[in-house]
Amino acid sequence: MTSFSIPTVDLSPFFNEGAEDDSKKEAMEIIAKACSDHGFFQVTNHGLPLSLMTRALQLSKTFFEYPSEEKLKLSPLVGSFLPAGYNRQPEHLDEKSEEVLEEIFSHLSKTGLLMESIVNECLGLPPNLLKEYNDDRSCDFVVAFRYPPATDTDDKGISEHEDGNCITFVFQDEVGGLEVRKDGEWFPVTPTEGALVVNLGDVIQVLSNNKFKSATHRVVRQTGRSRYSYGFFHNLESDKWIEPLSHFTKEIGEPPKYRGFVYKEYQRLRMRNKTHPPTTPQDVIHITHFAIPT
Ligand SMILES: O=C(O)CCC(=O)C(=O)O
Ligand SMILES: [Fe+2]
Repeated sequence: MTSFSIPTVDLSPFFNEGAEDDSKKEAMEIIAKACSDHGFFQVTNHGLPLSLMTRALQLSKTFFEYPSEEKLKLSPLVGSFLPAGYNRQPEHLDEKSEEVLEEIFSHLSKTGLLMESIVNECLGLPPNLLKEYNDDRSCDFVVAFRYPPATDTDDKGISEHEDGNCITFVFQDEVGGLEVRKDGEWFPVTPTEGALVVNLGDVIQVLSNNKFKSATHRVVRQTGRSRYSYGFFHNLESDKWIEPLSHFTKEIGEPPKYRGFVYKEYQRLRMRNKTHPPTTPQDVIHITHFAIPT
């Protein structure tokens, strides 16, 4: 098996007004290459304090270890946009966990905007184009994940997929199991304390007319231990129209690789994949559903 590690980029120059342009340029080159190769990289000094990441993972472990009957009392809110999960916590955890989630959200929504502006620049788009296009942060969300240990017959955590949103951040505990596909092979994303894994989603792939890739990834459950992780989804408002930007089509004489669609139509199809799983993997709806045949 070939070895490959996703690149790690230090974001501190972007938080430091006086930073040399060279250090930003170097970081952007690595990010641009990762985005056009496979859509996956890691960042450090990203604005989310290590102490908060550690606290959040610990809190998640405590919560998920509660007996199911406790957790089941806390059913999802009716009509909630998200498909499932525990929307509320046991009372004595409630305040603490809400506070931690809010803190994570507040840090990562800033990092999301920063990353969006970096992607904007890496794509060579006019300044703030993505920010102005995607100007509603109310659709962003955080999810806490728990993956039980693999059994003899089942090690599936999350099967192979691409994220539908714009940009995803993940931080994971030391157990491991997140894998990325590159050139048809699966590579582990080795846990690095304090690092945030970044992957691009389908929205960026469509807007950039495939210049940047929506990362194909999965989670394989490990033996002996549960794995905990958090995901932050820098998302897009459901009514937004998505189509390849003219910068990557008309202006450079390239045909669009996707037809335009309203984001909620894609969200509905993706939700259907979950609620009515197709019997064969080929029938699962991916972004290719909107691809224009060549
Ligand atoms: O838990 C992880 O590491 C990744 C989760 C993921 O890929 C997703 O929710 O889309
Ligand atoms: Fe994902």
